[in-house]
Amino acid sequence: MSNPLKQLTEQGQAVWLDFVSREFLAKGELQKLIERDGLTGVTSNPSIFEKAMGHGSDYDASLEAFLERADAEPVDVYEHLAIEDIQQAADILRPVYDRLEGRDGYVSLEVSPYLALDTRATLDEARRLWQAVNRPNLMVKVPGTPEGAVAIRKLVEEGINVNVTLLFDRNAYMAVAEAYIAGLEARLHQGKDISRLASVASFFISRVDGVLDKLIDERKGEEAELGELRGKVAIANAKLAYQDYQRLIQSPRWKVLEAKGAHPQRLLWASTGSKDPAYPDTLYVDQLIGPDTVNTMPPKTMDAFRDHGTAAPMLSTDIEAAQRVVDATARFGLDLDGVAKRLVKDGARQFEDAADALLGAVGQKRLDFLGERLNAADYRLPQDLNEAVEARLDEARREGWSRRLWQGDASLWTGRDEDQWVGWLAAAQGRQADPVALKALADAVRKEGLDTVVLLGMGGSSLGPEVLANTLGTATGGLTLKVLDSTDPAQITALEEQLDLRKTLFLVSSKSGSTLEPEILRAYFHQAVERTLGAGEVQQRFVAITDPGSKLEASATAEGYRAIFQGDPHIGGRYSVLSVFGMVPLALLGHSVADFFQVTQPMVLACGPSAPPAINPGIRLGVVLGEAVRAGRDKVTLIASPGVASLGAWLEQLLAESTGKQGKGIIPVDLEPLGEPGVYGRDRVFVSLVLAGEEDAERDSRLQALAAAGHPVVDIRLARAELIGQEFFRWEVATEVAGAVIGINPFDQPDVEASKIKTRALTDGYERDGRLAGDEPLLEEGALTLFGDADLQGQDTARAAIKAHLARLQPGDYLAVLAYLERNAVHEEALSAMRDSIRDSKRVATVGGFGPRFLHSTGQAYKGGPNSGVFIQITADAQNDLEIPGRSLSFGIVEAAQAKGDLEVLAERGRRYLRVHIKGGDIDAGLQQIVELVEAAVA
Ligand SMILES: O=P(O)(O)OC[C@H]1O[C@](O)(CO)[C@@H](O)[C@@H]1O
Repeated sequence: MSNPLKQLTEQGQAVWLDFVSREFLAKGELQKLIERDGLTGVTSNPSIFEKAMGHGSDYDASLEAFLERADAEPVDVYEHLAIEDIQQAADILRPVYDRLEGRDGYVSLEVSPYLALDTRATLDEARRLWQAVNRPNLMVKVPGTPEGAVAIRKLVEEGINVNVTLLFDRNAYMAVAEAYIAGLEARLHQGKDISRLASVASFFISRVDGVLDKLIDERKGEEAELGELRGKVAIANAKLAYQDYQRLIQSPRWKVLEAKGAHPQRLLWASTGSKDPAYPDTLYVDQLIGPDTVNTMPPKTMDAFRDHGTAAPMLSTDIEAAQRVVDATARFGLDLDGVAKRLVKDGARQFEDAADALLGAVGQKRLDFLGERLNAADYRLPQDLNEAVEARLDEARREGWSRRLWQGDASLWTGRDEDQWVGWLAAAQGRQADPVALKALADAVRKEGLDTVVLLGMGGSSLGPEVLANTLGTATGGLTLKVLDSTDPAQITALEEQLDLRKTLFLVSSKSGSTLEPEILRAYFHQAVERTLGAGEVQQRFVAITDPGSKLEASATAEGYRAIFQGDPHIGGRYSVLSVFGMVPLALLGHSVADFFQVTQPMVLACGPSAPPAINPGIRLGVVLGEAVRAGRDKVTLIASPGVASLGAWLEQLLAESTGKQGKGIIPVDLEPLGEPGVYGRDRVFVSLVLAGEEDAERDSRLQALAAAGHPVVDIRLARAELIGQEFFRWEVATEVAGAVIGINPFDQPDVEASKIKTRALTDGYERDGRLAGDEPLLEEGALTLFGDADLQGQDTARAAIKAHLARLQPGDYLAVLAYLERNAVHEEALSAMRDSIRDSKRVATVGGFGPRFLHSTGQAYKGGPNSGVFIQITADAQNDLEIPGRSLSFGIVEAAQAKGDLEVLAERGRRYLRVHIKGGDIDAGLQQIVELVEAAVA
């Protein structure tokens, strides 16, 4: 006598296996089931693949072979492996399919569970999988949600076999049965063959009892009546669905299709392993046996049924009893419809969870495989922060942050216009800058003998290029890049003196094309070039990078600039480095833009939409930064090895301008020497950036001491300088995510504009009146004049005023020294000296910046972020001022107006400030005096 499984086939029920794995296929187990048990189909789902791929090493060789050919993000790796399995299973089942002429012999592969509520995306994905698997005996599995039903109709019309999954109630079943029939009718209408199409409607069984039994058990006092229903409802429900099916295939509508060779959409019993140990292990097989159905069983249930199942045709028996059971559920207030709805949701959730776990496991294997091709990041976090981070990462996983970030889903942030600002994601894939055009420009200027490029631009338009120049240097045959982002006359002169204008190219770089500094600097250098080379040569020496339609684009076009590169208006300035704003300079430095993108991609893919947050380097970092802010640790302190040190200035802008608003945000701390734990408050996160070969035992032991003292420490390591692009991308993602955690819009800079408006009013006033409106000083002392907020009024010596100012620093505050001076080594040294003495004595974070450079960077956070800044602004009388061609203004006046405008906004925002102005021209001496006063004040 044949075994019970084979007897099912004899009863007209197909036996399918709800399982697949590489090892199982390789060992010939599927073939064995076909031969021994008459098996005619296989189903898979994300949970099944998670069990197969998420553990052990069976897939490693294939995964590595795939990644050797081309790197890919987790979902593509998973899909490749799954498709290999599905194809193999389909090929094993092919003889069955041929023998049964398409009535059976199918293998199911499910569309991404994240799409269950998106018809369009489900359709695209199903079509893609159908083509990729490329086997006639594939069934694409689509959830039977209302959105899925629309897709199912269309897929059937297109000739794609569909396994409808996640059906728990008869209404949903009838909706998808209708979709199948309508799809066939549409196909027939187009004169296409419908005899080779198949579909199954997967009705989930045991899960219904799982929920109802629990509800029943909770109803105290009604055990007697309700107990009768335990373990009965799922089967009764299925039996009634089968009656629906019978009616359907008897209908005249179906008969028309049948006459044209259509196969009915069989009911498939899924979830047939019994979960309650009190029930027989074959319960959900025994009771559901009937012709033209399928039972897909997990291996355990299959083994059990083979061993002791009873193959009697039970499906059409006791229909009245089944109806009574279902009626009773209604009578007792057990809401079957509600349960079904909940189960659809839970089922989709379970598949999403499984897919997350699967993608996490596959993604982790990819990371391991990449080794040093991907920059590493390790985290040493105090326990409370670590717990908050892990909880947030799980929330981010459940809420699909990785996907939503790439979709530019504004609801991840404040729900305003954030969706308009995610062009940087495409740029990071090399889709914004054209490497060929950039190389052509670089080759041409080199041929002409130019050896230097001067970039005129602010903030995001200059900080990225500066990092590229400092980190990668000039390649053989490339140009030297110099950045000018200042209005300080001494700084402009110092640069000009280094230039041989006969060999210099100017890059005017401004997204908006209306930023004051590049505008007046280009006027200045137009004139300078014209003086040296003659009017006819100027245009050939100027290239513009700007967004389409900008004022700069118009004038560069009118003036006949050598080239104009257009940016993407959907990218904000600080996110623009991987677009033309960074890539034109990179090409001029003599580097291959194509190669740069190639080595950057591992990080882009690692942070891709399918990389779950826990293994997504950008999201993890962002969650750490965001949670740290929430825990009061808002000072992100950057400790970089020399080869990557210039990244700090770029990061300052990214972090501060993106997050510092609405009284919240991150205050980046760059260029502070690493101290002992005792000099830090509890407001820090330390980020160490180390380029391989620049390891430093002293730094490591200090960081170790900080970690041991409970400070969060992030260790980022680059194997090569060329991998700097990966950090651009990692930090861009991290900043967005930190913004989501903090609850701000990371794309705007509302408070920068305030300073600009004040400055404009001041320069307009100057052009009108010939002078800048003055302020009442606090006091004058030698070469120094001091100005301050109301609380400092009455201080009568410089020393007392500085002391009183610094005495206001409280734990959690930060001290900012903002100098509107030439940015040179001596001045940098002076700022550092002030910062060091204040940090060490007051145990507060310190930051420094040169104006107007910082205005387009950290300035946003100083004005709009938390009111924890204590500001020292340093200004000086301009020496050897420079006229701005075409304006009745000088650079010195602009710089003074910028300083004044900024101070006015700080005052308006209730910030604590002190301005020290150096008169008379000996800036170095004046600065030294301020350093000494500060040191004395904190001694
Ligand atoms: O490229 P643009 O439009 O000249 O802007 C320069 C910089 O100025 C800012 O807008 C701030 O003023 C930054 O966000 C930006 O990177």
